[in-house]
Amino acid sequence: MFLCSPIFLTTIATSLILLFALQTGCLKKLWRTIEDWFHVYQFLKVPEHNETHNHLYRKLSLYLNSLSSIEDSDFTNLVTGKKQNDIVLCLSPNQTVTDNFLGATLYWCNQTTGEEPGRTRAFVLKIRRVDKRRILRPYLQHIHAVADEIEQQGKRDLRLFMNTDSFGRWRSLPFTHPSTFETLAMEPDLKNRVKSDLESFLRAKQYYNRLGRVWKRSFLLYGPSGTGKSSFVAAMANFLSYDVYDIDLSKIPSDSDLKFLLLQTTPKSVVVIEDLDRFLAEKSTRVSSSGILNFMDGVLTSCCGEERMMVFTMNTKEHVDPNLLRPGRVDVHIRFPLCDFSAFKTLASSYLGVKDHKLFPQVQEIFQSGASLSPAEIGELMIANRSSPSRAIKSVITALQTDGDGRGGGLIGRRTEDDEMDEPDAVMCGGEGLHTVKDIRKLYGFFRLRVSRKSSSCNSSLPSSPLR
Ligand SMILES: Nc1ncnc2c1ncn2[C@@H]1O[C@H](COP(=O)(O)OP(=O)(O)OP(=O)(O)O)[C@@H](O)[C@H]1O
Ligand SMILES: [Mg+2]
Repeated sequence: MFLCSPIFLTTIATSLILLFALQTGCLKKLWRTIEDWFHVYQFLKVPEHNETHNHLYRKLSLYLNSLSSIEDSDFTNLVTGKKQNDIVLCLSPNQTVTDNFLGATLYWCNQTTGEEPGRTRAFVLKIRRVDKRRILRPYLQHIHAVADEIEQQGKRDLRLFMNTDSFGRWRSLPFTHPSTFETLAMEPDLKNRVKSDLESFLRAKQYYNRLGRVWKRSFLLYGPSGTGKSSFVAAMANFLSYDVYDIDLSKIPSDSDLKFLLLQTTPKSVVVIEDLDRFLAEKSTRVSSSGILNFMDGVLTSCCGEERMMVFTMNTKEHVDPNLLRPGRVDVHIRFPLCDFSAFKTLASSYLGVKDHKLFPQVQEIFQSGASLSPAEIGELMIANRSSPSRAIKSVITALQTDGDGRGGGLIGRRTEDDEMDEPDAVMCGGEGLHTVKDIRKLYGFFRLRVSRKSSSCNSSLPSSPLR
């Protein structure tokens, strides 16, 4: 009789559930669910986007991925870090981690819903109501402090953001471009001036605020193809430890979409528009000139935090309205010339390990006659012949004699009045089996042709960025 009583059956059922929960390691989960029923907890959501990008989300991401409890999780993501051999832990979608603060236990869920491109992300904090009243404010301050510390120590993994579709959303991937000011062949004095300019920018928050100016700095990089403009952007991002936002204007349907994209960029970032001259000349995007001007003036960025670098690259600024590039709109102009002898020596030193060579006087003479090639072209020849420095230098000589005549005559050593900085030097490039500059030009031309074909097929005037 007793065996059939409801009390006995309930007891058995409860015991079985508990046993099952114990066996499957779900007891804690079950307990939490019971607590939830009784509203012991409160849930606080931190969405990735509100109207604009939510900076607290970014900080939380840094903070949560640094928690030691991630290491003890049953399941989490392993991803490459800032350096290529770095492996870091990263929360999986919908994974929950625990944190402890002032005696309270807090649960963070990395909530992910929907599919790309409409996927939404948020961190959801589950906290006991009693703890919330006691610790929430100091806990949030603690998160800010830890995230800032991680950023300052350069532990933050940089990201490259791209607007790859016309949905007005950024897609990102780890930014691991190896270019640094050390690997970039530039005139040493210019390099030092750029570095100190960037360092003083980093310290100038109060100064800009006092002046009532947006804390941003704009650079124009101009010069022929393969002279290191994109590599410079990457070096700048690595130096500042900033993310990179690479804007493809051809993918932006209107001025308001450009605004929206800009509002989503975060502080501590380099915002880049490549080949602006081509875009302005061809007028093949739906963004208007005033949309670009607003962007350059930083009007848009002033409402969502600061600390941004704006970089524009061009092959030439000759046909660009000077008003667009006036001081204040673009702070620093840097010209990237074709190779001269000094840049050649820098490249020979880094690519071939050669500081001096009996063929150097001959090379110098050819450069003095006005011949030149881009640093990318010369670097490529050196890489292809790196097993024999003599052969490499001879191939450069031949290339300068046959392909470089007069190419650099008009550029090298010439400074325009509005240059605020000297011009940088030389470059390099990767690849095997290319022995003449014609081969390289063919390859480079082919690449650019493919890119422009691809672009024109989707109404684009911009090539893809080598940063990618
Ligand atoms: N000054 C330089 N120092 C070192 N490497 C360089 C330099 N300039 C170019 N290179 C090498 O040549 C290749 C092309 O350079 P990069 O893409 O930076 O040129 P670019 O000026 O941006 O060309 P484009 O105008 O076609 O976009 C890169 O792989 C880079 O490594
Ligand atoms: Mg480039």
